[in-house]
Amino acid sequence: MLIEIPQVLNADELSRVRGILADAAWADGRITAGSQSAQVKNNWQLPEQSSQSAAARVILLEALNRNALFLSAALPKRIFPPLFNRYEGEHNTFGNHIDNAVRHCPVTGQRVRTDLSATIFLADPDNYDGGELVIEDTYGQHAVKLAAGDMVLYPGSSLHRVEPVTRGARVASFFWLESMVRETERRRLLFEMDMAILQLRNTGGDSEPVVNLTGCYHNLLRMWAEV
Ligand SMILES: O=C(O)CCC(=O)C(=O)O
Ligand SMILES: [Fe+2]
Repeated sequence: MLIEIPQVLNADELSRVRGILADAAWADGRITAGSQSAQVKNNWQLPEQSSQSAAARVILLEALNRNALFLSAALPKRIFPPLFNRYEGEHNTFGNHIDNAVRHCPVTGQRVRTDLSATIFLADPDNYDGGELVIEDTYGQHAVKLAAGDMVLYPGSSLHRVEPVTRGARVASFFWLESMVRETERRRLLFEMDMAILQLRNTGGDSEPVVNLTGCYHNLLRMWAEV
């Protein structure tokens, strides 16, 4: 399931992140690629240990941790510290690949199983051409190009690519996360149930059936969650 989450970053956070990245020294994106994806990866990336990465990451993680839609859709257990990339000029594309299943996090020393992949768009889509994130799932291909501050979340098992940027620069943050609920279908069911309960609560308040349904949500989560 592909989920778009609008305005993960507010205007102030977006401008702070952009300010930090404006002075950054970008490196060849192949620094974090496996041998197979290195053959199709042709972008810029911020070294993960750089002070700019660390400063921008804090802003993103704070925004993610207060976003109810993100928390419900992802049910995060471990979030890999967000990375930053840039597609511009001759380094402007990333061909078809599937992300590595397990990533070692140098900051925490932990391993993260990449149940979900995420991109937070940081550049205004009017300022660049191309750069769609094309994600394949069982229903076909989806081209995603979102407003600055918006995010897309998709299963880590998906084949995906970034189309060549032919004008301007596409800047984004990308990361992976391990979910408390490993199976995509279970996670999707829980998300849909949570959203339906929210709608019922907003329209009719906490009636007895709504309380019971909320109990079912938590009991399913209790059955499936690995914490
Ligand atoms: O730039 C993006 O939106 C995705 C980057 C990506 O797929 C990756 O680094 O593995
Ligand atoms: Fe990827």
